[in-house]
Amino acid sequence: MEEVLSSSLYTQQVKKLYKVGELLGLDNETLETLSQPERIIQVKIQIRGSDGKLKTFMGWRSQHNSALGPYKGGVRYHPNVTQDEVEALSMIMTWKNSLLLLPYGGGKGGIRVDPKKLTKEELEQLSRKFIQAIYKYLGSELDIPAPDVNTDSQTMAWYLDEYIKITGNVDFAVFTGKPVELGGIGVRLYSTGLGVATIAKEAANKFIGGIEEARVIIQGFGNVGYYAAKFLSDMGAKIVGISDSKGGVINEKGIDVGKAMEIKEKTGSVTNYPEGRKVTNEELLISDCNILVPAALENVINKFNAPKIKAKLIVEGANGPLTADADEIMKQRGIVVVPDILANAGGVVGSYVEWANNKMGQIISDEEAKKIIVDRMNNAFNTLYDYHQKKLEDQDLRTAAMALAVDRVVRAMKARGLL
Ligand SMILES: NC(=O)C1=CN([C@@H]2O[C@H](COP(=O)(O)OP(=O)(O)OC[C@H]3O[C@@H](n4cnc5c(N)ncnc54)[C@H](O)[C@@H]3O)[C@@H](O)[C@H]2O)C=CC1
Ligand SMILES: O=C(O)CCC(=O)C(=O)O
Repeated sequence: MEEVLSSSLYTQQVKKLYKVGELLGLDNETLETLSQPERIIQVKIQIRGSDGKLKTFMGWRSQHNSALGPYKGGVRYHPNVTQDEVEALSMIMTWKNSLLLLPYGGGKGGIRVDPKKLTKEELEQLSRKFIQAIYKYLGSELDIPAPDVNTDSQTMAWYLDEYIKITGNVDFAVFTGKPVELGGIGVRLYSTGLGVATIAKEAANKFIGGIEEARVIIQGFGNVGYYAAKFLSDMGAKIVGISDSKGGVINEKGIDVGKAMEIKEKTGSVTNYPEGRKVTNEELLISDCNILVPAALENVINKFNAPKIKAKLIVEGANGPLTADADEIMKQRGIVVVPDILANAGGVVGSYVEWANNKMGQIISDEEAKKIIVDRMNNAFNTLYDYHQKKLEDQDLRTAAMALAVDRVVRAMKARGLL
């Protein structure tokens, strides 16, 4: 296990990049450039706790690549955030935005903090201080943050208010995932989960005979996991396993997603769901199902548990849930993996709709926004599927998706004279 933990998300991503680079015939100079973020901002954030004591946290914003447009990507609050992780996540954003043909480069931010240990007032202070520290590097044409793990529309509202106070620039498009009263769109809240379900349905049709009655296990019951479960359930799939950081529950007869959320809200965990058997997250991942959706954190499927996975299709709700070794094992075992840069891209597509709406001063209906997201996800899936079939059938879907994405970034860099 130590090997997995020491093999960081960044190392995993660089491995995947070099594999694709070889297929595309990219030289070492290009690959080295693509491995490094263009800018990484590290800040010390200090807040006065409600107990009167000074509390210190480290935060980062990594701006990986801007060849295709302003940096775009979320900010996470988590006790395990590191510079390395944020750099890797910003690289993933570059490929994701490129694959979905969005006018964005890739960025990501994070603060090393356990938000469960802070009061709401402390979280607000922390969020405002983060913006005070990095505002010079943000802008609706420069870098556009959004929610990620443990951040939400309230976090974006604090960010926006602080940004406007400091700069005097009343530009609501600097952040996405905002409350609707502040230029947000209702759909952004669930757009990542909607995208995961949309892609799972397409992939299920192509690879495992359809989504109806497919038995699905979802790790993580936050923004991505909950909405993915809800939409998959609406599509006729049977959710047989769910989990959160405290553990999970398996019920072969099917889990009522709405009831599970009520229980999580009331008791703090889905493990208190009354019907079914309690499992650890490790057991959950290797339990029997047709589709597995890891929607929590990275590197959870690695060379130790990959040989035991029972699903025939894995749809990556989280960023980087499979290590490079796990990818190889899945390929050998004939298990299809739909990569994060496609599967969870509904979030950033939703953000794009919000940003464009703010930029144009328009009001889009939820129905229109939803249609744009679903259509773009379906188009991206079909483009990838055809490209995989025609050009890279002997490779996995991630390699094909990254090949499309990296190629677009390299062509943009060449056109701009950056390579
Ligand atoms: N929020 C968004 O729009 C997007 C999020 N993502 C990715 O999806 C993943 C989840 O993000 P969100 O749902 O936004 O976060 P969240 O903070 O809303 O939920 C995270 C969930 O994972 C659970 N969790 C945490 N540690 C765990 C562990 N060790 N084992 C099992 N479960 C654990 C939490 O209890 C919670 O249910 C992350 O990888 C994130 O980067 C990707 C695209 C967009
Ligand atoms: O909505 C966004 O800008 C980015 C969401 C995100 O962080 C992700 O796709 O991983």
